[in-house]
Amino acid sequence: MQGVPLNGEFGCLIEDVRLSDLSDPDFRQQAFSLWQKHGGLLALRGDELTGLTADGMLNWAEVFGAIEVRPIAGRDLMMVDGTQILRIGNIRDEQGRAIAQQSDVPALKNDADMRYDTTTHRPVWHTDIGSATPTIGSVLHCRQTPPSGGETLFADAGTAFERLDAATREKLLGMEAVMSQAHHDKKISLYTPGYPVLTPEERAANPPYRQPVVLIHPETGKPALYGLNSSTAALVPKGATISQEQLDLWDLEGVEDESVALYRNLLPFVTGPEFTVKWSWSPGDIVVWDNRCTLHAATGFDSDAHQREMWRVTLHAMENVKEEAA
Ligand SMILES: O=C(O)CCC(=O)C(=O)O
Ligand SMILES: [Fe+2]
Repeated sequence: MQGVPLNGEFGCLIEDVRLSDLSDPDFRQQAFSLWQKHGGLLALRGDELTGLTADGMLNWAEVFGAIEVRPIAGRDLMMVDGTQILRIGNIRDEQGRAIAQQSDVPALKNDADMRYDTTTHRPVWHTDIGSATPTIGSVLHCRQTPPSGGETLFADAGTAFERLDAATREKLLGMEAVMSQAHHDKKISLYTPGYPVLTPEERAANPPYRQPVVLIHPETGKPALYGLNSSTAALVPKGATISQEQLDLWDLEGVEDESVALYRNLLPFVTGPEFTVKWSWSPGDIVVWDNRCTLHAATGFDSDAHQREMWRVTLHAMENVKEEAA
């Protein structure tokens, strides 16, 4: 099976996929290999894929890892037919209730805006974490898409790490990222009026957690610039402490230290054109990404004029995060 490369070695598209391919063992195995070989980004396209069912999608997602079964609090209406498929988008039911999760991110004006901007904190480049345990990845399937906007951006955190100079690589191997849900929310709230920032109680219940800045992929053995995304509150030497005050202020209020400088250099680097793919959706498309070696970001669209509906399956939390280079 031959895929169409999306940006050099990063990302691979399989075209003319039929629904029956998705349950074919050979196809599944080859798709998995292409996914791994191309930096953890695989897209499938084919006319028949608009007919994908919830069961079909769950069955396909199992190629890449076990499916996350934790219920998501308060999202019952947003799950497809009581399954573990989360609806994303701006759609509503007959009673006008939101039945999909929607975040207000700006539309991309031009491709140069894919690169992380350290002033606006856009786009919101992230991995789907949610807790101290990173997830393997996610599977996203397009049901409806606006005529423009609503793309998803992907960055190759593995190759980006490889391209850093040896001294920087060495330094990063000795560091860890302090991350917090509060930090991610605070960044989004900068441009989403009314975005629910965590209450002091919720904050206390979701304390900052630590991840290696460089994650060694447990299956490919390849290191990736992992601890670097919208939840990152600070980069510190492994085991170093960080004060609550520093956590609160970092990056957003003009603090300047070495850790800030690293973050400000690295995230725009990883999200530059050399390492990124912009996926413009067609109905039926399925994209699978690996959270351990890619970053991604959603872009906005005219949500007053158009509808977007995506289905997402989250793959199970990974185990045994290795912190040292093999
Ligand atoms: O809607 C999208 O384009 C991506 C949303 C996202 O970040 C996710 O599903 O994890
Ligand atoms: Fe995401």
